[in-house]
Amino acid sequence: MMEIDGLRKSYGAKVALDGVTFTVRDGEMFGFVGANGAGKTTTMRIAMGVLNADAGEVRFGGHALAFDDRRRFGYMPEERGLYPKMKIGDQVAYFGELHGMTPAAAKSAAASWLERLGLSERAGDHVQDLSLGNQQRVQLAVALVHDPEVLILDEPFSGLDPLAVDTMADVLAERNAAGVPVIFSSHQLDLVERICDSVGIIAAGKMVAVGTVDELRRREGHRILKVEVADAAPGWEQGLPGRVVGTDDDALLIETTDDQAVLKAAMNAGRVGHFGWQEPTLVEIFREAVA
Ligand SMILES: Nc1ncnc2c1ncn2[C@@H]1O[C@H](COP(=O)(O)OP(=O)(O)OP(=O)(O)O)[C@@H](O)[C@H]1O
Repeated sequence: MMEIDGLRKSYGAKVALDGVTFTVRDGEMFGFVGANGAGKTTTMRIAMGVLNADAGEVRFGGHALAFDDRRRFGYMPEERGLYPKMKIGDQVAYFGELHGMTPAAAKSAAASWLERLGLSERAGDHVQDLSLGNQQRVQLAVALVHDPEVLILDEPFSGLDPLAVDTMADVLAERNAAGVPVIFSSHQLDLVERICDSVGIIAAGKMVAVGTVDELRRREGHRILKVEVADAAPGWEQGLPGRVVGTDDDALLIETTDDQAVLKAAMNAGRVGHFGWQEPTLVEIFREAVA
């Protein structure tokens, strides 16, 4: 389990983190989202131990993060960190050795990850000769080669084509199923909603929401009903306790807290073809949380 507890960090006068707290359990996929400059990279660098916090603590398995823990973490930094002129097979194996693997074990793990990520035929190519998406796959192989106990990935999905996104998501889910906590940042909220167990939303250095997507949905203040009434006279919705915020095909989207009053009015107006709460998407939850 990774515990991020009360992190504070300033760069000169700029406050980047202002008390960031969240927990990622073993086998949990945690999506870390926030606007540009909200503090995701700073948090992940501190969690990885490559940047010191001004205050607060990161705990791993119940103890304060120690230097040695970093060897058991897999990290994909935002700025990436590959050697452009090194062959990718050698490079992945080299990073395995840096994490304490024997040369033979590192070579074998590198070959198997390159195979898994569809890059085995490119093992002899230099990083600089690969497309950006393939470089990103190599970066993932580097993060995974030493069979890490934690994965911390800064925007691992950015710039990937849909098939590469699926491969990346499958690999992360496999590691998750093996009990590895995975923390990744992303601006692709539909993807985060689809694959994450829980989500943390950060705005201006503060966590403004943390929980499962369902928990965040329940917490959301404005609830929208989708109501379709066949053959209703125009204007039937006037005088309802709530506000019409849009339409969806023939249905009205009504923001309200009194679903029973809306249901009664709808039944009086005609045949109710559809009546139910509209589930907000993560994009809507995000907009609400950072507003
Ligand atoms: N080395 C630095 N020196 C000064 N300010 C910095 C430095 N690194 C980050 N910042 C500032 O700290 C804040 C948080 O930045 P950070 O990179 O953590 O955000 P982010 O959420 O990862 O953004 P993005 O989504 O754009 O990657 C921003 O205002 C940024 O400008």
